[in-house]
Amino acid sequence: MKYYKYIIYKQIRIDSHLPPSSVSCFSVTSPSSFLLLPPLCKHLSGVELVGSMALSGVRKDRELRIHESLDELSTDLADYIAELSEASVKERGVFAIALSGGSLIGLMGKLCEAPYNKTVDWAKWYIFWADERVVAKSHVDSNYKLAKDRLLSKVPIIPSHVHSINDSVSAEEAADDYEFVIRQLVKSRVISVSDISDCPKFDLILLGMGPDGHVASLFPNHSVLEEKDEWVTFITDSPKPPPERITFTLPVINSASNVAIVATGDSKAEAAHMAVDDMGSDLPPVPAGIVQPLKGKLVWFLDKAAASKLDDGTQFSA
Ligand SMILES: O=C1O[C@H](COP(=O)(O)O)[C@@H](O)[C@H](O)[C@H]1O
Repeated sequence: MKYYKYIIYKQIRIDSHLPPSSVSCFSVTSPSSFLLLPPLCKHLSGVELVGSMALSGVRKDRELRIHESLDELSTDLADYIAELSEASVKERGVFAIALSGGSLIGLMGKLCEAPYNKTVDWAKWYIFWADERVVAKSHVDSNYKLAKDRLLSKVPIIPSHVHSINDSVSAEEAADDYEFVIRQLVKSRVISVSDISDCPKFDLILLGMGPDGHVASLFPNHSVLEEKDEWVTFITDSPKPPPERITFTLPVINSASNVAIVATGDSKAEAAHMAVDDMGSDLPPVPAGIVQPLKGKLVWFLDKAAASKLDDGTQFSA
């Protein structure tokens, strides 16, 4: 059975005694059931439906969140990360999060603002990178530098919890070193271990997506997609500069408890379509389309431009 879930963002007025950030979720088993929402809302005290919506949907085993504006997307992304952080700290005492580079970091900017800067338990965060360019940490291409300048320096994260790569060795050594660091932190349970693979189980891996559908530094038609033995591997021929990079492998990404792919803008629309929609067996999926956590949850954060080529894209639009 196909399963649809519609989440109503900001279109429900909540009585003032409830937190203003309250979001109500309704799950239905077909899009037509969505029509039942207005009468349903009449019977919910303090809730009034104030517009047409269907801004978000779950198809198959992933959730799509499509937003009208980058501002809305950023707020939803910050809420999502803050909620996962809270749940993980409650359950495990820590939050092991892996970042990517690129436009994702700017879209996470709301985390540095109220209320998140005060409410998130930053001291419990352990930061990793799903991919990194093998350049000096002070280099403009460094994913670490980007995150440090735009995010990490603005919130009270404990410096020893920030695990960036060794930038003074070759790409191959940097990948080996990074995997070693992760293995130590799996041993000490800062990072969980998957019960179905021998991989680490990050609480959250945040991925951007390039216009070619690459995620982390897993590029289309590259042999790096086949790597099954290593947790962290390297490439020296990235089609997008700089050429030398380290990256989590697909088994590690797919072992995470939660994975989010964040893509915005027209240039990502074709790749989003290829990754999200069923393209038939004759077309190789783009790397983003191979991201499918084995037991974890995958959420796509898209703006309308990036979602514009999805089959049934209108189904998810306001
Ligand atoms: O090179 C990279 O590109 C992707 C996508 O970046 P974006 O600016 O198009 O969002 C990024 O996710 C990855 O971490 C980075 O190394």
